[in-house]
Amino acid sequence: MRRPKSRASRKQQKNNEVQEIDILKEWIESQKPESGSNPLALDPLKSKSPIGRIVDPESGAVSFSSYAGARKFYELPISKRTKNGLERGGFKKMTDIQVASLPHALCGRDILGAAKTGSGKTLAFVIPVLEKLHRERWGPEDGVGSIIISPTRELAGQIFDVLKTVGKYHTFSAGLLIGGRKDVDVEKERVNELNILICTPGRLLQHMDETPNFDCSQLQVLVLDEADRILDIGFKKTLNAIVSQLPKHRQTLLFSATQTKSVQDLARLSLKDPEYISVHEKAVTATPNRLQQTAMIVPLEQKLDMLWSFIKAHLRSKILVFLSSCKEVKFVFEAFKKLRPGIPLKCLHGRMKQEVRLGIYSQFCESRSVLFSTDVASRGLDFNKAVDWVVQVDCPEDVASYIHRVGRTARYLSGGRSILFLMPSEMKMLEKLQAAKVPIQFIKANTKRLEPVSKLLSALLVKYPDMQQLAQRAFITYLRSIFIQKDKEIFDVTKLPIDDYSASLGLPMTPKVRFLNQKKKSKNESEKSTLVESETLDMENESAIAKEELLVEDVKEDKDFLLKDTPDLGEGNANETGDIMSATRILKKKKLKINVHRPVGTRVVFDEEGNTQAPLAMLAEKTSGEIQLDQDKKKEYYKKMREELKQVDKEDKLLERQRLRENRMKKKMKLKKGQREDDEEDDISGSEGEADANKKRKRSKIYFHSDSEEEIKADSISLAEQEQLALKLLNSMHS
Ligand SMILES: Nc1ncnc2c1ncn2[C@@H]1O[C@H](COP(=O)(O)OP(=O)(O)OP(=O)(O)O)[C@@H](O)[C@H]1O
Repeated sequence: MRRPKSRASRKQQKNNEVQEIDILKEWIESQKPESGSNPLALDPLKSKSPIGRIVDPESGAVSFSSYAGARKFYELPISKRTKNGLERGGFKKMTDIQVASLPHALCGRDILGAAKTGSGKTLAFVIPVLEKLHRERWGPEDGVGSIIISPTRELAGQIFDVLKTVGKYHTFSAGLLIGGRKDVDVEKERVNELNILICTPGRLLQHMDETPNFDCSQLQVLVLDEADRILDIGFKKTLNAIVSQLPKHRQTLLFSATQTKSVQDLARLSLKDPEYISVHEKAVTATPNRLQQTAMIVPLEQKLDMLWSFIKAHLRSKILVFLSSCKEVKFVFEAFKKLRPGIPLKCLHGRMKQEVRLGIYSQFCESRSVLFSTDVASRGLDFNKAVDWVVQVDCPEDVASYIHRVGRTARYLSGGRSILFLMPSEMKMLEKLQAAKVPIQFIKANTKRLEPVSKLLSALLVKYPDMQQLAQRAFITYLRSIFIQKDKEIFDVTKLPIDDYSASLGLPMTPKVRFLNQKKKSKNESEKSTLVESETLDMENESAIAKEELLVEDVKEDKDFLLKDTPDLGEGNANETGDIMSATRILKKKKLKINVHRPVGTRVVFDEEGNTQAPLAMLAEKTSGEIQLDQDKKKEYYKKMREELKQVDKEDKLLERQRLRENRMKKKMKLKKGQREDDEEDDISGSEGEADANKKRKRSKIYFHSDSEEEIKADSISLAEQEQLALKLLNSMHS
């Protein structure tokens, strides 16, 4: 058992620490690397040269060792606590990105760091975070000192683990704030006591919005891991809202394997003269050297056969398989599981519960198995024991996405292999990869060793009716994922052999897909007319909406795309119900789309060519490529709009009043005419008493509506009064 430290020894420790911090500050300041320099290009320190504070024994002069050329962690101006943590994690020598970025980051500069996957970027930001707070002597009462944002929960969890290892001997409190966990209320109670937050963007914003007294005003360091992903359109609004609540005076560190240099993005984050550190910019390849990459042509209808054969041929490997949608992952996982390939199977996608996701992730880290996944596992994840194979069954959306997917293997010093299935229509992707310095070898598939699974799948679908639905959904969502891709050079849904594809999933009939039919229809029409351009615009619009939906809902309502005659393979008269249901879904979808396009109260402005524009776009001025909006012009525009609206409102009200008056007059005239006839009738037939009763009955049905919508019963006023009222109304109409 460790003996509790005495007060004196605690005091001594504190003094030592204060002394250490003073030395570190002096060291950092005196040996700052030149801004814009690349420490990787400097010669390493000589092996026996003194490190840190050096006192000349003769003159007593004090100097410090240069840390810009450091190759080992102990040569850096970092605290003993961090050094101990690094040692505990087994980290001694720095990787290239660490050598290049740590000297700049330690002296407080903003960093824009790019390095290949698996090259150690996590430590490149975790160390500066710990050191900054240590030097500032950050304590529990100081609140949030650093925020590290990651695009996925699993990655956030992984960063948290690294922080726990390296920061083990520090006293900071750190918290993992990720969505999907139920304990948000517990988090709310504790979040204000945390010094380092590791979070996903959504959960951070939730705390900013909902947690009382949540305070980031003292923030020292902001980190964006997988920065290009966090800065892209999917997180744009969330990130902007987060950044607007952070102090501008802070250090910002951005890291990714595929980095952004977009000035607009950097402006959003208010980076101050960032250091651009791209250690592998001049490298011959964009991917790790130990990664062997291959691609081969696999027609859509053979993809599952090929995947099945591949798995059967690699039963002793750890394989990560990428598919494009949750529903595909679900179907392939469930179907292959039932077919028992002889290796454990797992699946991971964004629609799984958080606890399950984390469980699967750690199981896959530990054991030999096949993990079917969407792109949720494509970035940043460092599976403990090396992944042997990354198989991309569905083509990635772009080169960056490819690089991140294959980056799950061949990490740090280990090797790895990857294979990409490309359909004949996707061959352009190969060119793009080669142009982006991805050394990918094209191989021919050995079809002799292909083990077809389609027949097995058909039998499976008959045996398990639930699987039919899964297969249909997988079918629809795959087509939809192709449909919404931006790069139409590679992804062309019309070129897909959809009947063969449907059969390859074991489906007895091809489900009809609304968006495909629409596209065909509009194509035919466009052939007749020359309105090709407007059709393309429509398609882009559709695809943008579909993508938005896919991002938000993760293909939640694929059923909406099933047409009325979707084959229903269930029992009994389910077909009939299915028909009705899908019809209502189509209607619902149409309605929803109106809302998706145009939230209530938005105004659509068209330019001279009839294209829609943002309402203020016409006011903007374009100077040297940047769009600028004059604030005065904007105010004036809004004022004018308000006045216009008021005027239109007035006119509308006037018109409505007139319409009501006219209606009333018509009714009155009718009434008058009716009464005259009544009187005549009365004169001709019946007794006096009967005539009176009749009059009363008829009159009691009549209601007048005043402008103020009050109701006046007709039989409460006399005929003479009614006539007088009618006259008055007539006069007022003409006046
Ligand atoms: N200096 C080091 N010495 C030894 N191992 C290291 C060092 N730095 C990082 N590693 C190990 O290398 C692996 C990859 O590191 P990390 O996850 O930080 O890579 P990354 O560059 O962030 O990858 P990605 O781009 O995929 O997110 C991890 O297992 C990590 O523990």
